[in-house]
Amino acid sequence: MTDIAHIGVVGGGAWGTALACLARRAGRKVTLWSRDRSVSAAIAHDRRNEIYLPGQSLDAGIEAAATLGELAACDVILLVCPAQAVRALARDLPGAAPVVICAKGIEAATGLLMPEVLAEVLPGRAVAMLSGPSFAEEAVQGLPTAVSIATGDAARGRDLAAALAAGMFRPYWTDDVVGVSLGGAVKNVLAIAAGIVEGRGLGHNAAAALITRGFAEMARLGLAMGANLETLTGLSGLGDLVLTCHGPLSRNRALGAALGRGTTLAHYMEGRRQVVEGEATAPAVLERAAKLGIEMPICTAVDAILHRGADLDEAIRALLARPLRREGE
Ligand SMILES: NC(=O)C1=CN([C@@H]2O[C@H](COP(=O)(O)OP(=O)(O)OC[C@H]3O[C@@H](n4cnc5c(N)ncnc54)[C@H](O)[C@@H]3O)[C@@H](O)[C@H]2O)C=CC1
Ligand SMILES: O=C(CO)COP(=O)(O)O
Repeated sequence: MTDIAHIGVVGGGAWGTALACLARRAGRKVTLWSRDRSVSAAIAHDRRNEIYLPGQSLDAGIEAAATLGELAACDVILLVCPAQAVRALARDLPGAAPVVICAKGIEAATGLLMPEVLAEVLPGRAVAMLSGPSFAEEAVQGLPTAVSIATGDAARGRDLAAALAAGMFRPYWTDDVVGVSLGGAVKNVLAIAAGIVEGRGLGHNAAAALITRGFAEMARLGLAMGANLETLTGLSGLGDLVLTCHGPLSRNRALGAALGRGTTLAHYMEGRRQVVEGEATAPAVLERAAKLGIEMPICTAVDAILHRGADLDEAIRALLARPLRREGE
């Protein structure tokens, strides 16, 4: 039995709202903080989040916190904000409860994985990573969803899984923190590429090749960073890659599809409130890979298209013109 009775959720976006609902279904007391107080108030009082989860009715009993300080008594805090906001928010987290990071990305300014950022900001604090194939819209509707929770302490991982599991939501636990953190970050960059394949009308063969060769890039970097292959082929790696590259609900894939149809990045992002993690993470992945001498041609092409003005068709031609090689080399 878990002694995690009270869960704090930091972030009132799509995933924070969905996780708050899932935690309620698991029987926990839930307090949610959002930087936009009208969002947390609507979640708590109207059981709606029309900005981030339009049209969904939410679970009863989620309490809204006006300040982060109100989460001080929580047994666990779920940190569910964009990856680039994790450092600033972590600095203000109250109490000493374990922090479960639910953001998928790499910090652009430092190249650090999310748990590495937490270790800098809150040294000594217990940290876990939650990641996996989990569109918020489906999870909140009660459709079957499985994720990974990674923490160095297996007993804590089991307790966290037990505290969140309910009905259709099934967390697994692992001690491979690097693998779970990296898979979720890299898949967002690859999902942009998958969107480009769709938006450009490159076909199903190309989409399958993209996922397969994209996974090879994720695995090369992950193994060099010390991740386990079974994590990279698991829910948070290959599982989430397949979901995000195919799923029409993906915001990363939607950005890629728009680029593929000729929209510019600036035009696409104008006025958009929802996060598209792969955009900031693409250069950070490459920086990390370069330090380890790892080649990531698809991620490199995505970064060049996003941030270096590369011509999309030229980037696709260059990928296909790379020297032929033995598969698995
Ligand atoms: N939406 C989904 O289906 C899933 C999302 N995730 C991950 O969860 C993280 C959060 O994603 P979503 O909730 O979907 O994003 P979202 O775009 O729906 O909402 C982002 C939330 O973060 C807040 N926010 C943005 N910048 C902030 C800042 N500087 N300080 C404080 N709060 C800030 C926004 O106000 C909003 O409440 C991302 O890393 C995403 O990759 C993970 C699994 C599923
Ligand atoms: O991470 C996700 C599903 O697992 C959500 O993907 P997007 O951020 O691309 O919408």
